[in-house]
Amino acid sequence: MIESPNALKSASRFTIAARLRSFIFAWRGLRWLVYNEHNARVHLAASIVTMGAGLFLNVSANDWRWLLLAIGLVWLAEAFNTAIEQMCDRVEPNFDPVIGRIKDICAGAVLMASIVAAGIGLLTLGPPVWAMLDGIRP
Ligand SMILES: Nc1ncnc2c1ncn2[C@@H]1O[C@H](COP(=O)(O)OP(=O)(O)OP(=O)(O)O)[C@@H](O)[C@H]1O
Repeated sequence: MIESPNALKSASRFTIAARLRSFIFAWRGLRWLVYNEHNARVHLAASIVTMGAGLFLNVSANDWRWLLLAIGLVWLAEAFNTAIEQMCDRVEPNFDPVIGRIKDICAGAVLMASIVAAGIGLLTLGPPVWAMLDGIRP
C-alpha cells in the first residue's frame, strides 16, 4: 500500500529499501489472510502436514517439486479469492446476484486448486506411505 504522495514518488525509483518494503507489505497480506480467513488456516495446517510428511518420508527433490507446487497453487487461489471477495464487499456491500456469481466462481477456483493439490499429494506421498506400511506389516 502506498500511504502518501511522497511514497508514490519514491516508488518510481528502484531502491533496495523500497523492494524490502514491498516484501513487508506482501507479508502483511499473508498474515492478514491467515488471521482472518478460516480457509487460509486450513491451508496452513495442510501445508505443514504435507511438508512434515515430505520430511518424514524423505521424499526426493523431484517429489518436493510437486508438493511445493501443490501447496503454492492452493495459497495462490485462496489469496486471489480473498482479495476479490474483499473488493466485492467494498464495491457492493448489499445483496447483488452478479457479486454472488463472482464469489461463487472464486470459491470454485479454490475448490479446483484444492482438488488438484490433493491429487498431487496422493500421487506423491501415497507410494512412499504405502511402501512404509508394507515394510512394517508383519
Ligand atoms: N453481496 C452478495 N450478493 C450476493 N450473494 C452473495 C454476496 N455475498 C456473498 N454472497 C453469496 O454467499 C457466498 C459466500 O460468500 P462469503 O462472502 O460469505 O464468502 P465466504 O463463505 O466467507 O467465503 P470463504 O469461505 O472463501 O471465506 C458467495 O459464494 C455468494 O454465493
